[in-house]
Amino acid sequence: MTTEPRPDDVSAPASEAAAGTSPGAPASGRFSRRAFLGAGLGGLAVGALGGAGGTAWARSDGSGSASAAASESPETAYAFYDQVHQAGIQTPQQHHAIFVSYDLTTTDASDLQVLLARWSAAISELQRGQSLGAVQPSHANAVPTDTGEAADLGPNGLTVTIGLGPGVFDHRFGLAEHKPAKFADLPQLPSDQLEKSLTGGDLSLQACAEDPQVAYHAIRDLSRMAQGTAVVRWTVMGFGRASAGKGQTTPRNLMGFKDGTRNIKDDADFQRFVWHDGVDQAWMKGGTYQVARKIQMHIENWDTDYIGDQQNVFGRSKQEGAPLSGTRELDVPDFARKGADGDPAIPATSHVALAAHENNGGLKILRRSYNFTDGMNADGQINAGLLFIAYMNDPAAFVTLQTKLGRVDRLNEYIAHVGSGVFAVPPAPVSGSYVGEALFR
Ligand SMILES: C=CC1=C(C)c2cc3[nH]c(cc4nc(cc5[nH]c(cc1n2)c(C)c5CCC(=O)O)C(CCC(=O)O)=C4C)c(C)c3C=C
Ligand SMILES: [Fe+2]
Repeated sequence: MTTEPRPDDVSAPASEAAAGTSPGAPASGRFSRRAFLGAGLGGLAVGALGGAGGTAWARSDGSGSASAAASESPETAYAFYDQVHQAGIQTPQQHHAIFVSYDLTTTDASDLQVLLARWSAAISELQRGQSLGAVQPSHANAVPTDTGEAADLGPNGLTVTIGLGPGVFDHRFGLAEHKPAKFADLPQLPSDQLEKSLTGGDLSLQACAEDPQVAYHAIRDLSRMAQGTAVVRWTVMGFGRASAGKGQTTPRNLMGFKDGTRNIKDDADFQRFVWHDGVDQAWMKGGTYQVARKIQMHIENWDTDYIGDQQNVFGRSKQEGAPLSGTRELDVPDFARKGADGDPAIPATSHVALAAHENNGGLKILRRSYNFTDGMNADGQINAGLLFIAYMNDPAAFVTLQTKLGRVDRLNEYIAHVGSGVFAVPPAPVSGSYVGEALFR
């Protein structure tokens, strides 16, 4: 059986995609998304949301095979239901992102089900470029259900990816038997300078889009839906993708280096390192784990470092992005090659020497990171860095790499990991279901 993402059905009318197929009664443990989206919008008729005359669907298959230009069109839309994997992982990386971690304020499993069902229904609409109900209600005294700021913008390749934190499987919801054996809060790792207010969370939303206002609108309206069930714990607004996917040019991080050159790009690597096989927990088949880290950069210090040292920190040249053992960006690093001084051309404590799969028993992770800035801090220093987001089928992959990097990476002089979260990302739901529905059966 293939676990490839299936292409969006470009011929499916929007109204069909919007229609729920299962009964709305919670008795069977299944909730129809029609019922929950309707409930979430104050009983508004859902038919009004999914008119066939809505945004045209651009062809985009989420596999990374769409050309960069095609995936950056404002009309690009990614399907939510009936895909193998949630969008926003293998999807060609968009230019903007907002990452949010939430704490659940309920201890009732059915509240969690309702939230996941309402989020699923809403995300399906948002990814199609639809508003979540009326932007301008017909009654003057009615409160608009959609906040409206993305009404004319188109889908812009929006993807919203839902993750479940380890807390979902604690005593509160009776889901402990569904907890994957490999899933737990990340341990304290070397060099961690984590702030409690930027760490952990029961749920995560990663919204990515080509237009930042589209991503912002999605998070704003999905957070409104969570009122009474979950509250925001920490959030990072990312800009300027700092990783590359298949067919994408390599962007630069805020240290000015090309980032993402040797990222996972091929389907075979996605199968081997990213997608969960469901052997341990069947509900995770086609899912993955998400690790999010807010990494502060000491930019003023970095900006005074001389170029030879900057290049030795990463083990790559700044302009071309070539490994220091070669001349071109795509040259395969030769970690055995010696420089004129007899030392390794790529220093052993450089970032790439420590992180490369050749030096980690073949281990790879998918990086899907963004730059971020929070302006200046109280001392007038630049408050910026990397919203590091990675996907893998075993969180131990991140722990292994970061244990090594945290100990001796030359980059540590210029960065601090201040935020952290790990989340299980279920596969995409089928029509009439919702993300994580299999957990509650
Ligand atoms: C634990 C995993 C990693 C963290 C945390 C991390 C932080 C981090 N990385 C950069 C910049 C670059 N990283 C590059 C390569 C690279 N990084 C990781 C892992 C983590 N990075 C891996 C697995 C790799 C690939 C190594 C290889 O196979 O060669 C690069 C080089 C270009 C590239 O291949 O992407 C840069 C540049 C920053 C700035 C940062 C924290 C702020
Ligand atoms: Fe890195």
